[in-house]
Amino acid sequence: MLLIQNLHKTFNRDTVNENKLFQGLSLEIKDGDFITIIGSNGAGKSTLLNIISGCIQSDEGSILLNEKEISKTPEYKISRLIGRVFQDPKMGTSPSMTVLENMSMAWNKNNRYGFSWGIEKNKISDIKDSLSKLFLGLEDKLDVKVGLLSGGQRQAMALLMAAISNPCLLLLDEHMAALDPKTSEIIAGLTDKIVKECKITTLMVTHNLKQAISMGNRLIMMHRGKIVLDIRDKDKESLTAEKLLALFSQKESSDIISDRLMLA
Ligand SMILES: Nc1ncnc2c1ncn2[C@@H]1O[C@H](COP(=O)(O)OP(=O)(O)OP(=O)(O)O)[C@@H](O)[C@H]1O
Repeated sequence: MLLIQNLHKTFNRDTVNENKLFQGLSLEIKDGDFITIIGSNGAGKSTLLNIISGCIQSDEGSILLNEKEISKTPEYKISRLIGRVFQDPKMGTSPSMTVLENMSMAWNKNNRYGFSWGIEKNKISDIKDSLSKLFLGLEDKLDVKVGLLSGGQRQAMALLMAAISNPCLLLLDEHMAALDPKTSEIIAGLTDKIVKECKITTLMVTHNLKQAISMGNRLIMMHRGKIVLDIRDKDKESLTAEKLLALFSQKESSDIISDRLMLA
């Protein structure tokens, strides 16, 4: 379970650019929750993921991951517990390494390195098996350098690599935004499949209203550092774009819906 309590974050404190983004944000996430996060530009969606993953430190507040306080834990240690996929397909994989080398690296993520081979022969068939479930033919491209793959293939690999070490939490930060609509749909399907099969608690930031509604069991809307809507389970199942837009329009601010969200 992830428990965020009383989170505070101010950027550029005591300057003309001071931005009091989070002023007491709290959020409780149950094991197995798959939460889609939407919101206005600058609402704090990426910053929230950056704080959870230890990439940015909060000023105040606590973050408990499986009852362990992680708000002051360095990013490299948190990365053992958390998988993350970014918008840019180039960020989750190493271009100069082959498909097999990338997968082996992800597989060995939390293992200690000794003098044994980085790629264990008996792991190759497991790696082929997991790649074949992507239905992108990557299991036949084990020796191809990842830099030669398409953006969609790289993002599918990044997703699989983030999930393969069995993390407590998966953070997806607009991981389909840089893909064309057809590839985005393929990656959305793979995301659903991987999250369900591996039963990973997941937070997914998106500007795509349709995907935010159709994916996951809970939808959160953020605006100016606050959670302004939190729709879950049965209510989420019966949610439609029209209902969501009607809920938005009841909120006080017209800039709550970003153009990207409307257009997606
Ligand atoms: N490292 C930083 N230094 C200063 N300001 C920052 C930093 N990171 C984020 N911000 C500011 O915090 C606010 C929230 O940014 P964030 O990227 O979290 O928003 P977002 O909801 O992900 O927006 P978008 O949907 O537009 O990507 C913005 O005003 C941004 O400029």
